[in-house]
Order: sequence, then C-alpha cells, then structure tokens
Amino acid sequence: MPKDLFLPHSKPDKFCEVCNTMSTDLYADVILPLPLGDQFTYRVPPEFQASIKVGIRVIVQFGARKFFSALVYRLHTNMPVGSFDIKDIDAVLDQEPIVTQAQLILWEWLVDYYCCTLGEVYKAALPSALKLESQTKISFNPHYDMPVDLSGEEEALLLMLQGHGQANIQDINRFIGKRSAFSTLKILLEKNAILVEEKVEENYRPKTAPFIFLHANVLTESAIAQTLESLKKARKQLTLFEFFLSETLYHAEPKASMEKKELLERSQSGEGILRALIDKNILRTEEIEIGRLDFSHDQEPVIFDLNEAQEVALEQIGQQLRGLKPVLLHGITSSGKTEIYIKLIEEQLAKGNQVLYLVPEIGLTTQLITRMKRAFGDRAGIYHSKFNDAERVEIWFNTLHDKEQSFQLVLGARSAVFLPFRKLGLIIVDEEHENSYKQFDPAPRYHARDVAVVLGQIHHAPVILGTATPSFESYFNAKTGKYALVELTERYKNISLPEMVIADVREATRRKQMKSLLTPELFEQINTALANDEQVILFQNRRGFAPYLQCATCGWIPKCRHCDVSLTYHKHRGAMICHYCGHTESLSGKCGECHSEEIRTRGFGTEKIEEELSLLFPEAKVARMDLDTTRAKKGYERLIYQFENKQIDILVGTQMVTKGLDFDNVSVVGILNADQLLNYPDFRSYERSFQLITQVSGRAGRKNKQGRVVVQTTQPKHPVLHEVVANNFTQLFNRQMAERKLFKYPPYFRLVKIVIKHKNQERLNLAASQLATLLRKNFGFNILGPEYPVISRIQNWFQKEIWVKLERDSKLGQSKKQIMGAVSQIKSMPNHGNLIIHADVDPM
Ligand SMILES: Nc1ncnc2c1ncn2[C@@H]1O[C@H](COP(=O)(O)OP(=O)(O)OP(=O)(O)O)[C@@H](O)[C@H]1O
Ligand SMILES: [Zn+2]
Repeated sequence: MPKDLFLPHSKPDKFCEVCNTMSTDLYADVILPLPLGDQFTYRVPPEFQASIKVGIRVIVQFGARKFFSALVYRLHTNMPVGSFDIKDIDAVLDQEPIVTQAQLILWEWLVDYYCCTLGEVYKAALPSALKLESQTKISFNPHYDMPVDLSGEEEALLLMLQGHGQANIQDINRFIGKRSAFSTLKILLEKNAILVEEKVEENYRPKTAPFIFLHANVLTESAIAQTLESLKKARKQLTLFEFFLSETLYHAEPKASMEKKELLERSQSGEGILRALIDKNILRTEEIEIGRLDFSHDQEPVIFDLNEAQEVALEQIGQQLRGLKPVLLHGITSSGKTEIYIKLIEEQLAKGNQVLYLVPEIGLTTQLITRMKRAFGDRAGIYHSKFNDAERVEIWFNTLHDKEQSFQLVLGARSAVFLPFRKLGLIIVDEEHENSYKQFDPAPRYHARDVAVVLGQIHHAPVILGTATPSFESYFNAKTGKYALVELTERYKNISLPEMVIADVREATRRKQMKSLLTPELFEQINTALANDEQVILFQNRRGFAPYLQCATCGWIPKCRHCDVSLTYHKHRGAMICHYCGHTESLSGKCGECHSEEIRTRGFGTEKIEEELSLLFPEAKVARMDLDTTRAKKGYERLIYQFENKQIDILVGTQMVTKGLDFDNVSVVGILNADQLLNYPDFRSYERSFQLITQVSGRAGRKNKQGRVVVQTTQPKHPVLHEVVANNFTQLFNRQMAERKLFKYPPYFRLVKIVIKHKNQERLNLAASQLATLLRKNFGFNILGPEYPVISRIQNWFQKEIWVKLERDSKLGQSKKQIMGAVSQIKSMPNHGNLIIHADVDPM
C-alpha cells in the first residue's frame, strides 16, 4: 500500500515538515509500460510542477531515443541517489488522474502476489490508446471528417498520416518537434481523428450520427400548420413531414429529434425527399454524439420474477453478502443463476452503484449479452480486447467519471478487473471454474476470479462466484469458511437433470456394433431426437480431422518442425497444422521415412465427426463449432443464431459448446471420447473432466422435458464417470481432496510454476538443474523437477518446468522473494544470456 502516495510536500519551494528542508526540486516516480523494474524517477521541471498529480500520464524519455507515456506513481522531493543524469519529464498528458488510488492498490497486490512488475500490470491494465509508446503505430482515422478549425500543426500531422498511412511516434517527433508532438497527438486522439495501434474494425460505428430536427422557422403551431398546407402538392414530402411530427413533437413522449436513419427506414422515404424538406428550411440535420455501444432502446426491459427456489437463494445471498465474504453460488445447470444475478444487479443500479460482471470469454457469451441488454438496455457496457481501442477508452472514462449517461453495468472478460471503478457495488464472477480466467502469457499471470475477490475487498463490494461445477479451490474456501456457500439444487421449471448413460466403446467395437464413431446407444438417441424434431449437441475436445497421421508400414508420424508435437490433419484445408505455432504443411500422401503411401489417420477431431455424421444422418443438418469455424467475424454468432432458429439439427463442437449455452430444444448431448479428458496428465484432470462433462450435459433438456446424455468411453467403470452420472460432486471432491493433501497440491498447498526456456537444449538443461539446486536449498523436498512439460519444445524454444509447493500458511511474500532471487541469480550467470525464465503463481 503506497503510504505516501499523496505527499504532504507536493508543492516545492516550501519548507517541508517531513524532511526539514527547503525543497526546490520535485521528482516523480513513474511506471513505464515495460517489464523492467518497478519505478523510474524523473525530475519534474518547474513548468509542470503545478499540474502534475499521481495517476496522470506524462511523456518521458527512456533509453537513447525512446519515448513512453508513463504513469505518475509517486511525487517526492528526495533526490535519488546517484542521479546526476536524471532526466526531465517531457510533457504532461492529463489534467486529471486516469488511474485511481484504488487501482494502484490493486496493482501493488498483483505485483506482490504474482511476482510481476508494476510495468507489466500497467501494460495489461490500460487500453493501448492510452499508452503511447515509441513503437506505437498511429494512423489516420478514415471515418474522420476533417473540420476546418484544426490548428496548423494538427492539420499538417493529419495530412502527413493520411499520406503515409501509418507512422510511429518517432516519425511524428521528427515531423513536428518533440515537445509539441505529444500534445498535438493527444488532441487528435480526443477528436478521434487518429487511431492507435489497432486497425479499424469493419463494423466500426462512428461516434456521431445525423439527427433530424425541426428548422427554427417551423417551431410554432402556426408555422407548422402553414408548412403542412404548403406541402399539399408534394405528397411524399408531406407524408415524411407528418411522420416526423408524429414521432417527435406529437409523440406520446415528445422528442426534439429523430435519427435520420431511423426516420428514413420507418417512414420508408428516400434521401431525396428528406433533402427537399431540408432545402426548404423545414427540417434541419445535425450530427449528434451517440454511444458506440448503443443498445436497442425500443425494447421494454425484461426482468423475470424468480421462482420459489430462486427467491430463497436470493434471500440467502443477500444475508451472506452482508458478512462481506465472497459468496459461492453453487447452482446446478439451468437452475436460473443468471436470473438471480439480474435481480442483484437491478438492486445495485437502483442505488446508483456500478456492477462488474465477469465472464470467461466474452466472445462466447452472445446469449448472455443479449439477456443483459434486454434487462438493462444502454446501462450495460461491454469491455473486451477485440473491441476497437477507441471504444475501450470510452468505457474506461465512462467508468472513471460520474457521467449522466454511463454504463453502470460492465460485462467483461478478465481484463475488465482493471477498469477504474468509482462506485463499485457488486462483482459477479460467472462460471467461476473456467480456466480462461487465468492469463497465461504475458505477465501478469493473474487469475481474474482471485483478482476480483481482492478488488471487492478494496472497494468493500460484495463478490459472487457462480457455477454449476465449482473449482475445487472455491469449494474448499466455502467449506473452510473463507467463502459463504449458497446452493440451488433444482432446475428452473423443476425439470430433472438429464438422464446419463455410459457407453462402452471397446465392447461395442468387439461386437462390431459401432456405427462409425458412434456407439449404438448414442446412435439410437440421435435417431430418436431427429425423429422428434429435437436437436443434438456432440462434444469432442479436438479440432481438425485427425489429431495425427501415421504411416501404416513403419509407424512414422509427421511432426511440427518447430514444436515437439504431431501435426493435426485438417482435411477441409488439405493440410497438416501445428496447433501450437500454426506451422502448416501440405499433404504429400507419402511417408517421410519409408515413402510408403499407406498413411492412416489416427484418432478423430470435430471435422471428422462432422463428415461421418453427414453420412450416417443424410437428412440432418450438421454444423461444427470450433476455432476453425468461428474465426471469421460473427462466425460464432451466426452458428448460435442458426442453432437457435433450428436451421441446424446436430452441432458438433469443442469446449465452445460446453459454455453456458441456453437452447430450448436440445434433447440429446453426446460426449464422444471421455477418455481423452480423463487420461490427460495433470493433477486437475478429474476435476476438469467432471466440470466439462457436467457442463456440456447441462445443455440438454433445459426447457421442455428431461434430456439424455451419452458418455462414450473405453473405461466404463471409471469412478469419475460414475460421480458425473450421479451428479455427486461432493464424493469426487472428498476423494480428490484426500489425494491433494497427501501429495501437497492445491488447495492445500500453493504452486508456483517456474518455466525455463532456451533455444539450445543443453544450455536449458544446465540452467534448469542449476536453478533447481539453488531452490532446493530453501525449499527442499517441496521442489519438483526440472522436467519437460507435455510439449517440450514450442516454436523452437525448448522448455522445462520446476514446481515449487508452498505451504498455505508460509510467508508467501518471503518465499516468492527467495524464488525470484534464485531466478535472477541464474539469469545473471555467464552464458545464460538468452535464457527466459518466468514464474507462474497458481498455474492452471
Ligand atoms: N425466474 C425465471 N423466469 C423465467 N425464466 C427463467 C427464470 N429463471 C430461469 N429462467 C430461464 O431458464 C433458463 C435457464 O436459466 P439460466 O440460464 O439462468 O441458468 P443457469 O443456472 O445460468 O444455467 P447454466 O449454469 O447451465 O448456464 C434460461 O432460459 C432462463 O431464461
Ligand atoms: Zn509448431
């Protein structure tokens, strides 16, 4: 916690009671958007001393020629030691802080907990448009109409950008001269005349839209009457004018204007007719600012009444939240958790508070967004990295300032925890068990659920973690009293959970009953569903056609040139693709070793299932949902739409089909290969298998009648499968907890994974064992490794891992210091120049 964040002596030239001196110099410790160190000190030149504040951005030079927008973290008068060449701040970018004190407190927590630097957090937290760097690419916004009142410099810069397409800050400095370049850029950014880094999205909507108003000549009743009279001969103009009046002045809720587009569409008039009315000074047009994320305003908000079980849960949540402990809402699939969240949000918005609603992957929450828009209209904003950066900046400031028109509810993926909330009243973490809450790369390697809990503490805002399949960490916290637990054990409308069958693939193969990839059980269920006009979801966690190819003569398997994995065969694209680096090879049809032509596919992915199903059920419409079919813009939305509207009978997909989907007509769900989940080498694989199978099963039978699920496996007696069938989460939990305790795994112990990478395998081996030896001095038997992970080489980098198990009650901060100390000791050894080492706290 930064104690002297807002210093007593922020004004120099005064006697300072703290250090008993007359201070003349003011210094700023700033955070640079770099993974280096934590803070860097610059001198604040006199002209900026009055305006500088903690939380604003300044431009500083770093290194010989690089400029960055740094964030002021602390102001003081202590001349740094050995600072004869300390540099001046070059420019001040903001008048008011753009980062709040609460945010800085959160950032510091991240630095401590996740072993990262403030620079890394700064980089992750701010939208890129707020972080001008020397390398940042700046371009002209093609949607910007250049007005006449630009300053000479602004205009010159825009013309230059228009001509060059793109420039970086150095080019611009050279063009204008250092000091003024940044202020000019800032003005142009505010005017939305330039774009930073990201390319404009195709569906970029301009911030303004033309609106139609009555002309000043026609503002009285008599003028309107005269105008109507005068238009008698111009029928179409008259119709348009009458329509306009009925929608604005004479509307039940009178308005002054109407959006041009809406007016033309709804009155079914052409541009020419409107133009005529404008030329006659009857109507006029004006550009009006509209929100970029404008939601359908014309719909009535829809908020359902809760049923009895939901009411009880809501009541319990309310009671528990008063204790300010995070609440784990464990409600089975389709129990209506979302409707409970809506009630809680409604209550906060009525109080004028902000609500943060975290979802694992915003791209996969089309249905949820629609529901939130229906309930909260334009009070809901969406924050995610695929958005055009200008929109992200807009939400940033919208969250920071108390504006009249603001998004009180922010729906966002993990990076939304970094928004500058003013009045946070509630945080919801939906599907809290999801792995995608964890950021893998780059640092900070944070878990958004855990950050959300800390964010809640900082703001004294209650936190709800909701799921049908709790993570063992959260359930453990609930069982040990760190979290409160609320349970919801019946489905909305009281439909039973789907009936589950385990189908033995080995037995069916032996009896020659397999229909391609389907056991007779699954085949029958699909047949029945199709006959009843019901829909089917099939889950296989592998995309592509076949996970690998193999030569039937010599056993050769094509592998990636840069990674230690086999190439996945994508039949559709006629290529073999590495899923780790994207390396693509065309299919030669011959063995790379013995040149035999007997190349066989092994295993199966979604592409193959799709193909086989079309042969087995020629009448059915089959579609596939995986990374390959949803990469295109709106690809995911289109599939959801088609499935919702019954244009698809069978949907085959990867994990994407397991996540929170809510369809009325799905009666059958099939899991094609449960073995692949159960056999994955990870201490969490049973926990994950339970989550995935339960979640995807939960898509069946949500609205009308009980659904059916078929789980295909070669291990029909596997205890986890029986726990899934019985929906016996606690049994699995208890069994696994005993093991985790015995083998010192989370949640009993904390894990820190240290990843060491080098392009040279021998160097890697040496460095890794040196590091392990060093760590063993402090942690003894609680060090595992170094070992190669499942994939030992990615993009030509060999990698090894060392795992540190830390006791829960041990001094976490101290242990981490020891770990990071050992890491830097190894890094600084001779010959270890090209070594990459990073630490991942609570790896997933
Ligand atoms: N009180 C209610 N009134 C009307 N419809 C409701 C109500 N509660 C739930 N529903 C509907 O039932 C369906 C399931 O609810 P919801 O999606 O909230 O469940 P969930 O618990 O979030 O499920 P999952 O964990 O599987 O995503 C939805 O279509 C929802 O609109
Ligand atoms: Zn590769």
